Amino acid sequence: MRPAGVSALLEVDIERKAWAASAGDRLQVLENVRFTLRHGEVGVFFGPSGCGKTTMLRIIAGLDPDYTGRVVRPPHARIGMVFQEPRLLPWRSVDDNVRFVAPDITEERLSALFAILQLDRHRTHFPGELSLGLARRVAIARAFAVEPDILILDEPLVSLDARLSAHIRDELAALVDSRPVTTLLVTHSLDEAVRLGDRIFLMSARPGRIVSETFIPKPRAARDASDVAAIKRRVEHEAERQGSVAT
Ligand SMILES: Nc1ncnc2c1ncn2[C@@H]1O[C@H](COP(=O)(O)OP(=O)(O)OP(=O)(O)O)[C@@H](O)[C@H]1O
Repeated sequence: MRPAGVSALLEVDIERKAWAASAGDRLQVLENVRFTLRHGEVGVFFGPSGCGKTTMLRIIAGLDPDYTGRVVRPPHARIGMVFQEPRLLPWRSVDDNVRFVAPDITEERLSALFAILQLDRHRTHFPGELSLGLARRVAIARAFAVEPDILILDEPLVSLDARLSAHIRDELAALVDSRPVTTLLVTHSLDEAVRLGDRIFLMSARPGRIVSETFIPKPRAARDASDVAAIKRRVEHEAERQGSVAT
């Protein structure tokens, strides 16, 4: 287990990120995005469409080095990612999609993952045979299979119906609580944010920056409906105050 201390922190300080736009212009996307997550904390990012959330996640994952600032990940951190599109290998079964990224995974651990995500009956199926909800679960299984130190979830429940998304949200909470992993979650659902997050970061319109941070001290599993409603009101109030509308 990683000892507590500075090395377990994820420290993000993105001073500037711009994309090349048409006619040689630069589109300023992120500005002074600064935050820290401790080992095992779930940070949720909530902000208007186009404010740079996916761009930020890609920088934090190390997929985009073209920015000004610095991201300090725990040394040798393994990263698991789930995108809006499940991005499975179509010619491999569910089982093999997961084994492909985690060849050393034990059968016991794989079975446990599939059990939590209710994929047991689908292990031999191919991605083309899966509904979007099932494909998302496989993508989540794959991200957890690598035993990540940092888990990056970019709207993993978007465009699922409310019941299914609530179900997978609870599965995600169970996975995160079964093995602490520093998690960054982007969502447009405030409900998802307050049920899953330890810290909720509100972002401004582009260029995205963090305008407020709400810490939720009560553990996820202990939050009841009235806690969730109260935290939602707090975040909504803060969003109104900051003029940050997450749509
Ligand atoms: N590869 C790229 N080249 C040029 N511009 C880009 C590129 N990727 C993203 N952008 C632009 O950067 C801005 C931020 O995009 P990004 O996807 O990071 O926002 P987002 O907050 O994740 O949006 P959403 O909530 O709608 O998913 C958008 O205006 C987008 O068009």
